[in-house]
Amino acid sequence: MDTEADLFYRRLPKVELHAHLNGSVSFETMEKLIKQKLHLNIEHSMTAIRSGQRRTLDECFQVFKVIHQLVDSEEDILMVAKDVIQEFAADGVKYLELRSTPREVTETGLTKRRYVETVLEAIRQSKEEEVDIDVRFLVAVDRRHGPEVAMETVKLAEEFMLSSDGMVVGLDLSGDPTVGHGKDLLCALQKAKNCGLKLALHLSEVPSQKDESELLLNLPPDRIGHGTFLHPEAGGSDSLVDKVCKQNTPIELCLTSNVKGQTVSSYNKHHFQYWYNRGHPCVLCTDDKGVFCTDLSQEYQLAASAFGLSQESVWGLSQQAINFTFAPEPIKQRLEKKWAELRPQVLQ
Ligand SMILES: CNc1ncnc2c1ncn2[C@@H]1O[C@H](COP(=O)(O)O)[C@@H](O)[C@H]1O
Repeated sequence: MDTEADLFYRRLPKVELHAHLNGSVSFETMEKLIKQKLHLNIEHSMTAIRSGQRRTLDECFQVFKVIHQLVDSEEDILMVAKDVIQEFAADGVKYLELRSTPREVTETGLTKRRYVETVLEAIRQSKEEEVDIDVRFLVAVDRRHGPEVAMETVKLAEEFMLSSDGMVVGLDLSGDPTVGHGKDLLCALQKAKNCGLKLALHLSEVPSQKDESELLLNLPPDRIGHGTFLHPEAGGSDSLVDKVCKQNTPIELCLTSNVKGQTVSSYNKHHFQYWYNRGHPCVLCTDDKGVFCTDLSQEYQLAASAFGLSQESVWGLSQQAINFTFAPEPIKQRLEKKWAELRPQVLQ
């Protein structure tokens, strides 16, 4: 049973800004997929990293390959996206920016365009079914696929930004950080920015990305994913920190993901503390709630316990995230109103 403290985090209205669709697939949804595709011989241990387990980042990326085998058709994507949206809503997330990499699968007839359309259909259906959450979509560029694919993806994202009634709001740059260099993707990212897509870029997720981060920070991005190795204590530099601070770029921080993926040695050594203590815009996120077996309530609870945050500070953290969304102003105002209404019930 949930304790009083657990209930506080679950009741806390939350904003999720860094959630990869295929990394967010829950145990229950995975069960359905595994049963439908028994011939693949996939077990749960291959799609999730349980409590107490650790993997290298490289092993995490192997997990995504397994999940992609299970999620390979329009029907799968529709089910996965609807389930993920429903689960975030059940966890008290009021606004969600989901991100995913459009994929084509010849065997099932899936195209990148249908991929995006299907995610948007899932968002639409969830809205029709009155799931209590506002969902937007970021089209993801997998750095592994190089500059040409990146440019194609930007064009697709732009098209949907113009035709999706505000559902597609931006572009994510993600994928294995040890593969490729951001300089090759600069042109595509610049184009995305010029056409009005907001940029959420994974930066300095591993120590070797210092030069890349210097370069990509000049765009500048609208939000930073992870930023684990930006600050000098982690092997980054003052110049990187100066840029991030001058631009006041919010950082999406994913504690469990970083600890389980072993880029951070323990919760209380997480760089959340560095940025939070500076008063820098920080937002707690799940990254891949399915793969890392977490949810956003748990991430808030872990941060509060590792860094001694009061319930009032936790409330402040969740509320300030509204400002870092890529949502238009009226949506932000609606969220502010919701937070004000819920405050007396949550902070007793
Ligand atoms: C752990 N830290 C991470 N760092 C970088 N990229 C990550 C990631 N976690 C997930 N992804 C990116 O998201 C894809 C899975 O979701 P989608 O198929 O796009 O929905 C992965 O293949 C990778 O490109």
